[in-house]
Amino acid sequence: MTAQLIDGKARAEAIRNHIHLQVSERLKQGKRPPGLAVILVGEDPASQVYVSHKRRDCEQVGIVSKAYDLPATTSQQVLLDLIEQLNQDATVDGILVQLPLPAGLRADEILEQIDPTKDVDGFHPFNMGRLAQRIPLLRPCTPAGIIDLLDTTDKDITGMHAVVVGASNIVGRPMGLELLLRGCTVTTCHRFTKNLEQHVRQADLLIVAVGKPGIVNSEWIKPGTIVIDVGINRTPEGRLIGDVEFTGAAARASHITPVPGGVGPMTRAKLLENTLFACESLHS
Ligand SMILES: Nc1nc2c(c(=O)[nH]1)N[C@@H](CN(C=O)c1ccc(C(=O)N[C@@H](CCC(=O)O)C(=O)O)cc1)CN2
Repeated sequence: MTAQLIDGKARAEAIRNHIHLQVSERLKQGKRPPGLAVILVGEDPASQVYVSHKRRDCEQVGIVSKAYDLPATTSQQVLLDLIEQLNQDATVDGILVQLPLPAGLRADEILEQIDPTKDVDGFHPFNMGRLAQRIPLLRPCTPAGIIDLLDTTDKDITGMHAVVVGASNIVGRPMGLELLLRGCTVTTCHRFTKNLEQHVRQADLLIVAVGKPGIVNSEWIKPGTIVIDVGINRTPEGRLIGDVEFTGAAARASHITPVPGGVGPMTRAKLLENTLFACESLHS
């Protein structure tokens, strides 16, 4: 391996320690703790793991986490009413609906019901629109975490050709907007992209967020490219792997994120940062 490893686990821990100090300072001043409501609908095993990690993170840093675990049969209206109740709750700074939602629920309408100042996932059209207009407020956590990780390297990404593979609302689209903000030339590849290899070969910075192991062949990666792997896939043996074949990519890249321990922990750290920001700057 020639690439430098970008250690998301270590950076996320540093962020959590910093947030813990900031929350302790608030409490010393007699202020209330930040509050995060986490809504989980159904019993998707991966979502259950992610939500339990988020709740544990909150506990570690002194954010009060309120759990709303609802059955998969929950109706659209019940969910909308719960969000409205949390919008009105002055002890709640952030509202998070774990995705994906069970079939039959309309995620767009549910996310739009969240008060934009409590939208700590940054998925509300208001927050996505602000990011698109270069005035970000609450930024989607995974792309914000990736920018943070890039800032820990010795590389200046201004002017780089960034190729984002995947155009989801959670990662690919806001990632493109974040990279534009940082002065990259951005190409977004998606399911209708005709020649993925040709685009990947041109990347100075490659971000892969599809959820399909091997979607990018490591031989396509130009020597010296920064590789950020957002994919989290479980092998039949139960091992976690990314979307990019790690050993081959690490032999070519200048910097690379591992899976696990790269982008995933940063998504959670940025959620805590957004919750503290909402509490301190949007609700005091
Ligand atoms: N409401 C949201 N739903 C979803 C989001 C999101 O940001 N908001 N993103 C993903 C899942 N996700 C957060 O919810 C997430 C996934 C993985 C990790 C993580 O820490 N991964 C670890 C490995 C964890 C494991 O052992 O399984 C790692 O990569 O090191 C954090 C957050 C979809 N839904």
